[in-house]
Amino acid sequence: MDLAIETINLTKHYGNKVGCAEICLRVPRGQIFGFLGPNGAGKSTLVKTLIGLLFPTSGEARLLGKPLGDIGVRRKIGFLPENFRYHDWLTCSQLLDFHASLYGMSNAEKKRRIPQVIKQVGLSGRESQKIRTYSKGMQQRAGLACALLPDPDLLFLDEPTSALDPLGRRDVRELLVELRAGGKTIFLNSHLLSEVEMICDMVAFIRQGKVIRQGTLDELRSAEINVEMRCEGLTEQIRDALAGLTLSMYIEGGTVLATVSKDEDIPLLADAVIRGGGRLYELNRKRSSLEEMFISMAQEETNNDGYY
Ligand SMILES: Nc1ncnc2c1ncn2[C@@H]1O[C@H](COP(=O)(O)OP(=O)(O)OP(=O)(O)O)[C@@H](O)[C@H]1O
Repeated sequence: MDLAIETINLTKHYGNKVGCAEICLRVPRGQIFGFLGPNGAGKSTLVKTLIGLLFPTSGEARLLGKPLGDIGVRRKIGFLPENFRYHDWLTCSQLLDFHASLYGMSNAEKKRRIPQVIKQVGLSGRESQKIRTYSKGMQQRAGLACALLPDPDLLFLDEPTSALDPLGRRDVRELLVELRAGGKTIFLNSHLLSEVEMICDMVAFIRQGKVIRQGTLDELRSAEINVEMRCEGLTEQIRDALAGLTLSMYIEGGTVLATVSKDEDIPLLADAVIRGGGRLYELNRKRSSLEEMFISMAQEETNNDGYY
């Protein structure tokens, strides 16, 4: 498989604190890859390590087939940081000119490319305004234009739509889908799971610095089945039996929300309630949304409140 990103046990420690640990990812070219995880899970650390802002503590990685740090590859990478802040005394055109110089573009290239990216991000007509007069959303669009300048084969976007309104988000989604159609690979960090669900081909979940799942959305969805049961008389013994059958479970009043890995487990749940002397009024099998998967993975093994 032609991979845009491959990491083997990639690890970054900050002193004795873990940023990300033993990350093994395979991102095929031409895909939109969603990298998901709770706050502080290690998403930005991994991206910064891949693009060369941080040095790995151990492990290996290849971008576009070359080891980290390859100058030729760096020219083909675009990056939108999460906490974007640009020189606000410059106009958008001046900002792009500055970034184009950093990419080593000739004047002729700049003249061709700058108007193109301004148009791509929807800032045509506003490019002569100073960044300080831009709304947050417009600043984010300007940041995206900077990332697109080198016509990158691989684009790292850290929360690219966090400052945008729903229309702006739709614009960016359409742009990303267009870029994918042109063969580009997009590595997307985002908390906006419905958005990720709409455009990503594959996703990986990271928690406490480690990747705990990765695959296509369908693979991940079929790996987890959500079951909702309405019951009465849930004794301690029934709860323990259910916990032993499920990947995760939440009980509130008489409602049990359980996640199991295969269809064959569903009748076992019903059986556990009935054999334990409880009453089962309703049982529904539900397809997991990405949001549900995210919550269940973030909660796994935490054993808080009603969670098992
Ligand atoms: N410069 C740093 N020095 C020390 N620890 C850091 C540094 N940057 C990040 N960390 C720690 O590394 C871990 C991963 O942080 P990181 O910023 O990569 O998470 P994240 O998944 O991007 O979070 P968020 O969704 O909040 O942006 C956290 O425990 C964080 O406190």
